[in-house]
This record gives sequence, C-alpha cells and structure tokens, in this order.
Amino acid sequence: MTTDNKLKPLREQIDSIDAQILALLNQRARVAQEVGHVKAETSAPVFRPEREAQVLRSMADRNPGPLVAHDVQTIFREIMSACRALEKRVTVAYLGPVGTFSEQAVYQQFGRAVDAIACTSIDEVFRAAEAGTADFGVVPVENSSEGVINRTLDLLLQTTLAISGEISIPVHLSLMTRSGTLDGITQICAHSQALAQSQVWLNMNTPTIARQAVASNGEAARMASDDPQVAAVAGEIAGEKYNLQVVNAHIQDDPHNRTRFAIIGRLHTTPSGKDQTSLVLSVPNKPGAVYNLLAPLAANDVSMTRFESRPARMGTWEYYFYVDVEGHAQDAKVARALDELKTNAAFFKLLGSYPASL
Ligand SMILES: C=C(O[C@@H]1C=C(C(=O)O)C=C[C@H]1O)C(=O)O
Repeated sequence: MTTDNKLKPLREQIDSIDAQILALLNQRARVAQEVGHVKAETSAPVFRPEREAQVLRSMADRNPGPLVAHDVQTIFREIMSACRALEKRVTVAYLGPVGTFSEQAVYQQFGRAVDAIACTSIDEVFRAAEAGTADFGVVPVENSSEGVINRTLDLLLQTTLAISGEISIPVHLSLMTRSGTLDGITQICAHSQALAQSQVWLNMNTPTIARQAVASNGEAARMASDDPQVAAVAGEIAGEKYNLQVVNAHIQDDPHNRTRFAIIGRLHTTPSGKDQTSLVLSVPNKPGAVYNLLAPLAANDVSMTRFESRPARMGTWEYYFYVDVEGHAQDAKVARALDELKTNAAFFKLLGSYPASL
C-alpha cells in the first residue's frame, strides 16, 4: 500500500473527530454567551481570572495524554479567550511596541481574542487601566537575571488598581538581522535589559560591534528591519513581526531567564484555590522592626514567597517592602496574618490576591 493509501483512512478519522470538536466548541461558545447575558444583567465582570485558572488546572490534572499538559492548557487558553470574546472583547494595555515580551505576556494570559493596546511607557499602561481606556494593563515586574523593574514597583505603590494576575514567561533572546548574517553590521540595538542579559555572549562573539540601548526590543527589531547595518537582540516574535532572520538563537547568558508580569485592573479577583497575595509594607527605622513586622506570617502559617525592598524616596520611612505570600486575602489564616501585619506596619497596602501562575 502507498503512503497516501495508508494515510487516507487515518485522515478520515481526523476529519470526523474535528467535526465533533467543532460542534462541541460551538456548544461551549453558546453556553459562554448565556454566561455573558447573566453577567450583563448585573454588570458583573466578564474576565474571571480565578475561573480560568481553575479550568486550566483541571484540564492539566485530568489530561490522560498523549498530549502534554502544557499544550492542553495552551489550547484551552485559546478556547476560553474565544468564548470570552463572545461575551465581550477585553482590552489590555501593555508596554509596547508590538513584538515585545510584554505583548507575548498579554497573549499568554488572555489568549489571542483580545484587543491589545501598545503603550509607550509603563506610566501610560497604568493610566490607560486607571482611566478605563483599557480593562486591564500588563506591566513587567521583575526579570530573573536583571532584577526588579523599579518604575512598576513605584507605580504599584500609588495606583488605585489591584493586581489581578501574574504571568511568568521564559525570555529567550536572539541576535537578528535583515540578512541573517552579521555582514556589514555596525551596531547592535536592544533594550538595556536585553543587552545586559546577553553581554557574555556579545562580549565573546561580537566584541567589535557597537551596542546601542534603545526604548524596547521591539523598537530594536523595527530599526534592524529599516537599516541593513543594524542588528537587534530581541525575542523571536519581534523578529517575525519585522521579517528579520536569526543569526544566533538563545544568546541570553542565563538559559532559565524569565520575566514576571503583573496584570493590573479594577477587578478584585476572588479565590481560585491556589492563590498568591501581594502587598507593600513599611516600618519605622528601629532595631528589629522588620523582624517583628513579618512575625505574623510565621505565626499564622503563611509562607512568604517574595521579599523585595525599595528605598522610600520621600517621607519618614526608610524602605518599602514588597512582599508576596501564598494564599488569598480572603483565606482565614491569610486574613488573620494581614490584620496583624497592618497593626505593626507604618504603611500597609494590599496590592491584590490572584491565582498563582500556572
Ligand atoms: C464563561 C465565563 O466567562 C469567561 C470565560 C471563561 C470560559 O470560557 O471558560 C471563563 C471565565 C471568564 O473569564 C465564566 O465566567 O464562566
């Protein structure tokens, strides 16, 4: 039997299964539309991150294979995105331009059926979400090799918005040009963080080519597409957007390099069963103050997953502490710990509780 003859019945099986999947997807979509009508009656929020996290966790837990759990989640992320868009298309502001890791984070969290709005600064993302021009904003919080994004932490302190989710994405950087070679290249452009994250590779392999920090990796890719003398260090989606060819993939110094993003919005996410809570604290500058400040966490059996300090630029307190703990602010033991923290702290701000990233 020829290959085609062997494939024919298998493809007929796939066609028939696809028809069933299509019917089921539309059945699901019609139920989501009904959910949309119920929500519209009470102006309830369309995007429910805790529910989406539960669906994704349950799909990974129940997945019998051979599909791998992560791929099943990617598929269901898009199914939910498309269903949600039938209720209302969510608008999400992010730090642009197109092709940045922030844009990738938007799609990783919300799926493709969103209106993603590229902003020129982190401040503008906060403004868009605060003013309601966007339903949500996505801002970078921390890079695993270069540390925190100070502007985001400063703005989180002031904003009236809450953190309603967290996204962590692997950051793979590639060196890209129009031609796919370094012939005639006089300048390598990228965001300062991307240049810093690939400096070992660049020092070793392109020591004589000048480096230029620009506003974003997306901007670097755009410049490289305009100018045959410019190479960009950026993620490959930025390269694809601007038709660049890869000279070298994965040039970042740390192969496990990741960036965490926060979703900010007016929504206060309800418990999903596996959550995280972010807060900012400050204490008077006295011996033992930080130790005493955090004692309620241990006393109430609440784990701290992150502790970051940032100098206060004004006022009486020396430092702001950005703390993440396991659990939701509505969980009894977290609620107790937070109440006690509040009484010890000179400054206390709950940034939000949201599903722990998948
Ligand atoms: C359907 C709903 O609305 C949205 C879409 C979801 C889905 O497709 O499963 C889940 C949560 C919401 O973001 C819902 O709230 O249940």
